[in-house]
Amino acid sequence: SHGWGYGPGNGPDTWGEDFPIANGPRQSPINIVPKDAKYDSTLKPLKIKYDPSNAKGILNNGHSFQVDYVDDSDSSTLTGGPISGTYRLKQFHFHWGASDDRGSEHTINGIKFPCELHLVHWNTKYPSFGDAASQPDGLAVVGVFLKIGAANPRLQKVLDALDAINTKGKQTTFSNFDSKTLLPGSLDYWTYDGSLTTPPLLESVTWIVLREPISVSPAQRSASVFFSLRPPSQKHRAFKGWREEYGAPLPK
Ligand SMILES: COc1cccc(N2C=Cc3cc(S(N)(=O)=O)sc3S2(=O)=O)c1
Ligand SMILES: [Zn+2]
Repeated sequence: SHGWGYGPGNGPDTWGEDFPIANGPRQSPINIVPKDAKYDSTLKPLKIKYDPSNAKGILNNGHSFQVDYVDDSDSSTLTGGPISGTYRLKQFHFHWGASDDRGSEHTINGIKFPCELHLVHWNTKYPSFGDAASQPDGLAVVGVFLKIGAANPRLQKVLDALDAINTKGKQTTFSNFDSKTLLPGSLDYWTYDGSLTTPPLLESVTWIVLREPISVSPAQRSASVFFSLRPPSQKHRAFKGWREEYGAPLPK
């Protein structure tokens, strides 16, 4: 059967067929309405410590590109904020749209951003990421909105690596990258208990969505979209999901 994606035949409205949890009680993404958010004085500041040497590789998983981290020690961790205990950085990835007016998964007052960065962490009270991913307090994902503005030099290193992973399943080494440089100046956040935003949609995520966006230039945004629309090479069926996702015709 064709896999899930974002097209008319396999998009979010159809995911419930293969993943019934899609109709569960704590599904993400959600629309954030800042004026309805409740201030919680018991929440602590976020504490983020990332070791650039833990960056391992960059992978094209067919729905996004993700930078994977070595997570066999507590050298890249998230603590504080709404969570208790220590969560280790596993990977970060992006959600892009085909145009500047859409792409993010969470919205603020109904507004979509052109892109959203997700930094995925898992609770070290469980033996592994795979175990944590199925626990209600297993994962913590920091979401960062990207808005169109000045070029973001810290992002450029990630975008420059895309040419090397231009078909689904390709990966290449990606080392010595400080993902902390992708974060905005303020770590003010909204938080809620939710889920993975794509299949398997597991309801194991404590969402921590930063209020301050980071910037990306129009050229940088389209570089990533172009990456997603590149015609598949002969041997690979690439970007089926992406082509459908963006709905844009493939370049001639
Ligand atoms: C055993 O569970 C597993 C095993 C391997 C990968 C995954 N994942 C799938 C989707 C997914 C979606 C995420 S998002 N957009 O909410 O940040 S994070 C994430 S994942 O955890 O990498 C889950
Ligand atoms: Zn994501």
